[in-house]
Amino acid sequence: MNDAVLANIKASITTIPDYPKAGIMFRDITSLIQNNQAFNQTIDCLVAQFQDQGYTKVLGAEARGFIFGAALAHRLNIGFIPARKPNKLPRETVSQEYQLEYGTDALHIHKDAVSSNDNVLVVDDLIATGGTIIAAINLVRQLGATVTDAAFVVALPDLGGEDKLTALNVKPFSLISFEGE
Ligand SMILES: O=P(O)(O)OC[C@H]1O[C@H](OP(=O)(O)OP(=O)(O)O)[C@H](O)[C@@H]1O
Ligand SMILES: Nc1ncnc2[nH]cnc12
Repeated sequence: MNDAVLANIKASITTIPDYPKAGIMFRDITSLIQNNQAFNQTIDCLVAQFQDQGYTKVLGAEARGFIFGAALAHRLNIGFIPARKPNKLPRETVSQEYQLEYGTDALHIHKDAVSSNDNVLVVDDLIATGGTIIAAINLVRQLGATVTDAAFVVALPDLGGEDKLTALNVKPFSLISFEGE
């Protein structure tokens, strides 16, 4: 992965201080995805990292994880599982509550979304406290499937999420990070 490409991806993300609450530095990926060069580079980097590794499905966390997860699943030629917020999925689900940097929420997946034969790559735009992606990992593991790796565009290491993943035997990978800034 080329440093100039990663710098371009990072520069395409906008930072909004004090959104949605005082004290949060919000890292906004909408400016990345509206920039076709930066979006293509992001997906190309994720494909280079995760192709030919034996994954059978990609899971993306609602909502921003859908954008990167679905594009990556398409390029890896495997299925995509949307992990959705409550009351969105029409069939029987498993669910998991979690805490966010700025509140609480829950994620659901359909019970037939994965099985014990699946090796699932979990994807989100960003890891902060890790609450969202840990909920997604727990959902996949509840259904007997394997999770060894989690992919993000952005990491916020100051919030400790990556260390929590390592403790769960999941290896975090992120393209860029915002640390102490
Ligand atoms: O590591 P964490 O502390 O869990 O934070 C990261 C999560 O927070 C954001 O989602 P948000 O819940 O704001 O929802 P959205 O994707 O619907 O905007 C982001 O897209 C990640 O999913
Ligand atoms: N600081 C942040 N910026 C963007 N999305 C987030 N999700 C959790 N924390 C966030």
